[in-house]
Formats: sequence, C-alpha cells, structure tokens
Amino acid sequence: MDSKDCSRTGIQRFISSFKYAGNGFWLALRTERNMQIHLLISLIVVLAGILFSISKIEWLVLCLTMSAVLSLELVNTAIEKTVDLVTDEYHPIAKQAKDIAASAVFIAAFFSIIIGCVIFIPKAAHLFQMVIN
Ligand SMILES: Nc1ncnc2c1ncn2[C@@H]1O[C@H](COP(=O)(O)OP(=O)(O)OP(=O)(O)O)[C@@H](O)[C@H]1O
Repeated sequence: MDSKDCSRTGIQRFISSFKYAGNGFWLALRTERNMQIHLLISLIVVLAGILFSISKIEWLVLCLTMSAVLSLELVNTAIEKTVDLVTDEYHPIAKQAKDIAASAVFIAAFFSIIIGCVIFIPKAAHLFQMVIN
C-alpha cells in the first residue's frame, strides 16, 4: 500500500476497490479470448432464459454457475500472470500451477454445460413439439 492509500478514508478505499475490480474485469475481457467466450455464452444463456421464461430457482442456479465460470476464469488469468511474472522459463512447477488453475475453469464449465442442458433441453424439446404439431 502506498502513502496515498494510507491517507484515504475507509469509504474512499472501499470505492477504489470497485474501480480496481472493474479495471481487472475490463483488462481480462480485452485481452483473454476465453473470457470473451465465457461472457458471450453467459449472454446467450441469459437471452435463452428470458425467451423460455425460466423459473426463479432456474435463474438462481444459472447465476451461480455463470458467476463460478467467469470468476474462475479471472482467477486462472491472475494465476497465469503471476506465474509469468515469476518465470519466463520452462519450469515443471509453473506447468503444474497453470494446469491446475485451468482445470478449475474446466470443471466449472463442464458442470455448467450439464446444468444448462438439464434446464434448457426439456424446454427446447417442448417448443419443438409445439412447432411441429
Ligand atoms: N513457464 C512455464 N513452464 C512450464 N509450462 C508452462 C509454462 N508456461 C506455460 N506452460 C504450459 O503451457 C500451458 C499454456 O500456458 P499459457 O500461459 O499459454 O496459458 P493458456 O493456456 O494459453 O491460457 P490463455 O489462453 O488463457 O492465455 C500451461 O497450461 C502449461 O501447461
């Protein structure tokens, strides 16, 4: 923390933390292709939720899964950057750190696909039945 930070009040630091979080989000969104893909899929899921008028519980489950995937992608990016800061040479521990962080995103994305299928496939099938009948 620099001397400027020390002189600020709690509320100013609280507001600044939002600004820093926003900066981090936009930086990851601008520079990380996977983050752009996850956000695009989240927007499509939200549109599908509106289109199919999903229930309150389904919205809550989707919000949890989308926030898990997006948050873990941000943490994965932060870990990648930290590892790159420590070493730009090949190191087995660097590989382990990056691979483990990437697998956290993979697990969240995998289960969010299952949740999305459980919520939307019956609704899409029902819509399809109505269209063909
Ligand atoms: N310093 C390193 N030492 C050993 N292996 C590394 C190192 N840096 C990267 N790797 C390996 O290469 C893989 C890709 O790393 P990289 O930093 O390019 O991330 P990425 O998977 O391309 O992620 P993104 O596309 O989100 O940037 C890692 O998962 C790891 O297995």
